[in-house]
Amino acid sequence: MIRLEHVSKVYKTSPRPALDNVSVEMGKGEFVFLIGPSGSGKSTFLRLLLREEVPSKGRVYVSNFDVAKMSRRRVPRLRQSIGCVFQDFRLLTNKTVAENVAFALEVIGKPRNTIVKVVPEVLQLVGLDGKADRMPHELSGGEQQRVAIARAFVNRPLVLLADEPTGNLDPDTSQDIMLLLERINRTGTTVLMATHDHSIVDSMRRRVVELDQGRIIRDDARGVYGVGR
Ligand SMILES: Nc1ncnc2c1ncn2[C@@H]1O[C@H](COP(=O)(O)OP(=O)(O)OP(=O)(O)O)[C@@H](O)[C@H]1O
Repeated sequence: MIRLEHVSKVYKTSPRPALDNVSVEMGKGEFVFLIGPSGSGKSTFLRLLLREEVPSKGRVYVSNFDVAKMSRRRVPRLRQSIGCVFQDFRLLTNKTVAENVAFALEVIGKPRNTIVKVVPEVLQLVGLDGKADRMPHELSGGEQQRVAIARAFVNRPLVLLADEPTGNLDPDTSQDIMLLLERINRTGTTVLMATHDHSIVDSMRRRVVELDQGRIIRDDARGVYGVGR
């Protein structure tokens, strides 16, 4: 589902490569934690998958997209097959919960009758039925992240990328969000989550890919965050 072959990324303004000859493969339906210290290349890895950056060397594949080589015209299609969740939720503050989720479908031209059917379904899936008409500022952080996950998932993406999704949440709320990401993963969606959250990585015992200075230094099938990190 995700494959990097000998990928290096050198930013113009930075002498050291952000990614240095990275090769890795993540299969359909896998749940993978991407860990590593600040500056190790996690965000660069995610940005390459979305074609927000192109590699300096190597190839990037997501599903059947040859991401680095594809024409600009096809990039929206790639991005439609990838859901994204961020630390800071990134909701539209002037839209209700339901409107935030619906908007993700409107921009890709889904018909109204589909939207009115699937938005309540996905809000129920994330445990927000009854809150459809709330504004984001009327929700807790955990609830706002649920809206963001609903929005990322409503189009049933093949891949869900989560960049530090529990970074602004307390431990109990973080656990709830992880249960939700697990549930989404069980539908067959590949989940790739960049995180610094030791306790979550240690409690989930999923695949752990660790970056350090742009290189993969560990890839464990049922890993932990690691001693002393
Ligand atoms: N747009 C950019 N221009 C120049 N250098 C960049 C750019 N983005 C990242 N870098 C550099 O590339 C390296 C990897 O950064 P990246 O953001 O991928 O790390 P990260 O692991 O996501 O860090 P964090 O955990 O702090 O988010 C760092 O040395 C960083 O300074």
